[in-house]
Amino acid sequence: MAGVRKEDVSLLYSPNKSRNSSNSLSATILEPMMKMEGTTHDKLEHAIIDAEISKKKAFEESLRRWRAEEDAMEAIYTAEASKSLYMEEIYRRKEMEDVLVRQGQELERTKYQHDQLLKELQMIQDQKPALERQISENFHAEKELEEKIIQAVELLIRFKERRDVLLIERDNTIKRVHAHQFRKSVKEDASRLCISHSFDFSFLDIIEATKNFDPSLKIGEGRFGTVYKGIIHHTKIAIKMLPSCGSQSDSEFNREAELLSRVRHPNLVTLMGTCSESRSLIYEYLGNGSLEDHLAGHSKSRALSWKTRIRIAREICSALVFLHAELNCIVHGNLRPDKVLFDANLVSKISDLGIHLFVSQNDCEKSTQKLHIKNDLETDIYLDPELIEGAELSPESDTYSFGLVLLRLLAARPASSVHRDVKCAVEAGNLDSILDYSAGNWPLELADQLAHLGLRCCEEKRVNRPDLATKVWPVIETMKDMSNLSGMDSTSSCPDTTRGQHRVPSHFLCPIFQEVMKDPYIAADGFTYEADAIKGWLNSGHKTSPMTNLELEHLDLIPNYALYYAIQEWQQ
Ligand SMILES: Nc1ncnc2c1ncn2[C@@H]1O[C@H](COP(=O)(O)OP(=O)(O)OP(=O)(O)O)[C@@H](O)[C@H]1O
Repeated sequence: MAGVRKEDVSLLYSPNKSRNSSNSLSATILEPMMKMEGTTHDKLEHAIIDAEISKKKAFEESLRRWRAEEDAMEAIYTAEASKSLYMEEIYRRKEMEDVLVRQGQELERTKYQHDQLLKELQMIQDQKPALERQISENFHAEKELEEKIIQAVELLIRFKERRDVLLIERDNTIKRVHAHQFRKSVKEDASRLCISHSFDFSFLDIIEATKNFDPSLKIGEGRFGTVYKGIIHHTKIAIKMLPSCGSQSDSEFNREAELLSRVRHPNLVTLMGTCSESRSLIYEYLGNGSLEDHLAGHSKSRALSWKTRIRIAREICSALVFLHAELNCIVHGNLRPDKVLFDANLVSKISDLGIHLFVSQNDCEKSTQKLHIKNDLETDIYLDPELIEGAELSPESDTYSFGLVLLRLLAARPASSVHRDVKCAVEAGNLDSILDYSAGNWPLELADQLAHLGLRCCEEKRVNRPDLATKVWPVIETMKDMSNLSGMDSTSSCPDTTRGQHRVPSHFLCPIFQEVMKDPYIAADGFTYEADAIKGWLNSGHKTSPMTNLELEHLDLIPNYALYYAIQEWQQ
């Protein structure tokens, strides 16, 4: 492109510019030529055209050259781009080479590890037979150990069984010792409370006391005789006239009476004396009805509350444990709710103790026929089934009767069905459906305990019945404590010994008249009596205490003002 300027190329491509330049060219070159040489117009034009063509050719040449230069430039650019691509390619290749080197190293490492693993595998394979030998040895050792463990467990079980037997034996021994101690202490406690001699009354005394057997004084008639109430030496008494057809000799009668008069307990009706002439037994009088009267609703007073019932259960149990104490124990043999009588303070006492000692079965049958008294099936329900089958009377016979009494205290059911009904209710888990709610709202835990205790006592077989002293008494004691702790009491039942709305404190009652004292006097024995009662006692020639039967130190009586005012205040 040397010699061709860009302006010239642009002139050729701009028509206006070229026309102007051709105009200037005609003015500057052609006109002087026409003037000077005088050549024709056509020749000039041809020359101009040739010049124009030459110029055009020169221009096209310049254009080609310019284009070639452009192409060269483009080629240079392309070459440079290629170079940069090439450089990038080299860089990438280098990177790839690095990666390849690294992968090669990795491969080397993996190969090395693989070789190592192969070596280890080889070693393990070499050790395999030894390990298999060891496993089999261990397996046998394990078997042996298992057998030894089984033997040891069996030995342990045998030892445990032996230990349990020994524990039971130890417990039984402890219980026997406790029972013995308990019975001894019960006996001692009870004996301390009681006098040990009874009176021997004459037949005249009996006639006088019963106003010659006034029918209005007759309380009732049982299989073993007729019972009258009366007053002897200003003391209310109940006289049981035994069958006159009895086969017992006077000495036998007196011996049995002497024996029974020594049996004293706060929850046994006291045998105060006897009359051998008329074969009668004189008991303390209990005028507050029997447990049967209260349970059957025959009593005028309100129903017994559940708390009172638990106390009664405890009192009866206490008397039975006392009776059964010692080897030649006394068995009641005829315990039923109508044999449990109440004193003025609603303290329960078992009556008719040892009556079978006075009357033989023959005498009884004769008496029953004579008195036209039929054996009541309802009362026989309380009899020990083994006794009915001919076994001897035993303490377990009383346990059976006591169990039924417990069930009667709990459930409003007749004696004939109470055992079956309570058992069904306990098994069905609906004991509350048969509870006697006239006793108030029984705490279910206590009711449940009482039901179970009653049912256990009523087991058919004697061997299955619990021992009263060691098994029953502790449960009843706990129940008593629970009932004392319990804030709940019957809502329907009021205190049992009531006069109007108030309980009569026991020390307000005269021990002789069993009535609230109007004029209390203290005697030399320390007891307070109603003036008339104690004066009558002393005036009739007695020099002994009506309570203890011991000789009084003096016969003076001192008014008990403190008690008098207390009674006055209570009455108001
Ligand atoms: N010490 C007593 N004080 C008050 N009442 C008594 C006393 N002893 C017995 N009775 C009452 O005398 C009645 C006759 O009692 P008894 O024991 O002779 O016969 P039973 O209990 O009816 O039947 P059985 O003796 O034939 O089993 C009964 O109502 C009884 O409550």
